[in-house]
Amino acid sequence: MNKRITVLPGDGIGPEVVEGAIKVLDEVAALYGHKFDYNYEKIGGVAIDQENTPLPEQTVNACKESDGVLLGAVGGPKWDTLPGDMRPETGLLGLRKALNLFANLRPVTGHESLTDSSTLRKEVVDGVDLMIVRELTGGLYFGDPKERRQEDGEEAAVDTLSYKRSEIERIVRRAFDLAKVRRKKVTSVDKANVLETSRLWREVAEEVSKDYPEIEIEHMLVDNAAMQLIRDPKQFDVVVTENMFGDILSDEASMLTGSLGMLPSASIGSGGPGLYEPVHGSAPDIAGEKKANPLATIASTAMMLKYSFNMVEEAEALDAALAEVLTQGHRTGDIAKPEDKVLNTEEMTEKVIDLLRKQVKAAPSS
Ligand SMILES: NC(=O)C1=CN([C@@H]2O[C@H](COP(=O)(O)OP(=O)(O)OC[C@H]3O[C@@H](n4cnc5c(N)ncnc54)[C@H](O)[C@@H]3O)[C@@H](O)[C@H]2O)C=CC1
Ligand SMILES: CC(C)CC(=O)C(=O)O
Ligand SMILES: [Mg+2]
Repeated sequence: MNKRITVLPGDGIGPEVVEGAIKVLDEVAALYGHKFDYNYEKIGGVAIDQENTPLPEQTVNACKESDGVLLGAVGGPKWDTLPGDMRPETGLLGLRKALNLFANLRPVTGHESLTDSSTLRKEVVDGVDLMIVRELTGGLYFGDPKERRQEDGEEAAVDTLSYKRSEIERIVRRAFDLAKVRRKKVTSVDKANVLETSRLWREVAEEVSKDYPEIEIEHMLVDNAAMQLIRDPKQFDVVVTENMFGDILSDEASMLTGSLGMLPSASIGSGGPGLYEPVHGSAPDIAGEKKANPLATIASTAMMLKYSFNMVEEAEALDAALAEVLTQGHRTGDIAKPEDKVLNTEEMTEKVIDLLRKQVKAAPSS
């Protein structure tokens, strides 16, 4: 199969982890006889520096014309003092909106050999397997007005949290559809004791749940959910929540796997190209040092193979190779114990490629 992939390396460790992911995709193409064409475009800080905008029109157009988009990360201290509409992060938000990517899937899958690198107890994290479904194109990050203004004679700032019924319904349906092929439980996370948007969210989630009688629904307030994720993460199957809550809870949940460098994501709309990116940011503290863990980005390409290209066998082989890398004890710094040999980004990528090759060659051809 031929597929066109728009590649947006972005800033900080973005280009480092994307480089690894592309090498892995090249290997998938070679092993399975596919052809992936890559079209590199700019987003974020690098686009601000070169094009004076965090999201050039050419980038949006290229993404729309492709079969899938792979992104590293955006942002960094260099651009932190720019006004809101000129910030790297605004470029990423704009791209998500332009592609109507309202559903952000963030799987949190523990690996047995990594339970030692979590700061949590082994019996708590062993076997963790949950899916955070985050609403991605509405809520506080997009509400209007978002501005500075004068209030009572002094400077004030306002962000707006607003959700339409249709926006809630479509994301909750996605969550229920996913739960159907998982363990048949949806936890809808909100702050309905305080927020009107959350009260609407809860009403709509209840209504949608009537179409899925085989799926259990529970509602949980976000502050409790943050605690329960650490106390007993195995109680969760699919967690559906609004944009900002999902952003925060997924960074928290990443520690169930040992590191933020382990968590992939898929952002999907209704039919157009999906956007695949690690959950982490541009990690300025380690950028340029080849220390970044590339596994989150590589796992994001496995999601691209599955969700955008319907290459299920390829995705499963890649996921199996990623698991085997960990089983064999290969570690970047973020998931290493003091006695482990620490691999750099490139070395870790090579381990994945090597084990992918072995995985595919050992499998009976179908
Ligand atoms: N999707 C995106 O592009 C995102 C961008 N950002 C931006 O990234 C910049 C830095 O934000 P931070 O709050 O520091 O969050 P961050 O996610 O970039 O880093 C948080 C911590 O996790 C570590 N880390 C992250 N990814 C890692 C990896 N692959 N391997 C090893 N360690 C890793 C970092 O070294 C750092 O200590 C900011 O400008 C922020 O706005 C933040 C989150 C998402
Ligand atoms: C726009 C991004 C910087 C927001 C974020 O942290 C994320 O999507 O995970
Ligand atoms: Mg985030």
